Amino acid sequence: MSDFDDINTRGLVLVGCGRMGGAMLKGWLARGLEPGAVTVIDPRLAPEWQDKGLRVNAELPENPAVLVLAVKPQMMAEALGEVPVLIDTLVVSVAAGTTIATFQNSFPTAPIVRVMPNTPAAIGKGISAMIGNDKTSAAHLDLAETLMRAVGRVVRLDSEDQMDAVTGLSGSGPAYVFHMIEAMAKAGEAQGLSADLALELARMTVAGAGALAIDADEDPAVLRQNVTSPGGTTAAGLSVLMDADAGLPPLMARTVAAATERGRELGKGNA
Ligand SMILES: NC(=O)C1=CN([C@@H]2O[C@H](COP(=O)(O)OP(=O)(O)OC[C@H]3O[C@@H](n4cnc5c(N)ncnc54)[C@H](OP(=O)(O)O)[C@@H]3O)[C@@H](O)[C@H]2O)C=CC1
Ligand SMILES: O=C(O)[C@@H]1CCC=N1
Repeated sequence: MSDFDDINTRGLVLVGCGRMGGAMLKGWLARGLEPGAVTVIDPRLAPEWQDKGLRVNAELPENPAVLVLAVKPQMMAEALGEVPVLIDTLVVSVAAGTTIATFQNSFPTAPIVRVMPNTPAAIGKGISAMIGNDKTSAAHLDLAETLMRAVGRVVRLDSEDQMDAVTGLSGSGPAYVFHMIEAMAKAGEAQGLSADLALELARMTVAGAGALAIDADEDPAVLRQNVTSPGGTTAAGLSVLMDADAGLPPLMARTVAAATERGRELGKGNA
């Protein structure tokens, strides 16, 4: 008995199997989704997916349990045009910006869950936020949560209005952290370390700090203080990083605001 029993019987359709769709599919297959139950619709599917026993660009099952939409928001209208009428299928979208109302135009009677995952889902360490429309029952939300829990943690939102900010924080957030690794490595090089050594130190520092932030009982602020000896090296570094005008807080605020605003624009159909 697996969490995926109903899906394995009725099928799951994944429209768009790129970076995010592929990351989720990897996690689902690792946790009991049967390849033969998955119909992948993607005109230019990456070669790594060709010999996995998936139904690739095949006719859709008549009444799949779930339809997952993972194409770019700009391609969504075209992708929706290719999906036939659904009978009793849960529609799950992971697209940034695209609102539930947009999907309701295509599927007026369907339960629809809008989800914002992130790419650490590929290794089961994603975080997804989700919210359903008024056609979603508790069972539909549980099904969507089961899918997303297979690739990481899940939070449920109170309002769809929160989704663009979620996208600007955790949907896009892995990119900010990867850039921080790049920036830390470059900064280490500037202090005389070799490129390889600096990258290894930066990568493991971010990975270790992230793991500690999850495992420890203390807040990140306390963990930060634990590193910071009075008059020591960290205090010297943080005096630059935590500067109220030119440090990370105002920069991160602008970063997340820009990403959030872009989500809102995508929701209005601005390419
Ligand atoms: N990447 C991320 O970190 C995250 C992405 N998302 C959301 O996930 C969605 C997908 O993003 P991402 O995976 O990065 O994008 P990708 O471009 O990597 O993947 C989208 C895939 O869909 C394919 N495609 C395009 N048109 C169609 C169509 N009509 N029918 C079926 N497949 C189609 C694309 O093919 P081709 O390349 O040939 O166009 C591509 O393989 C977006 O809506 C994004 O907002 C959400 C959270 C995080
Ligand atoms: O950049 C994007 O638009 C997508 C949504 C969140 C992460 N990637």
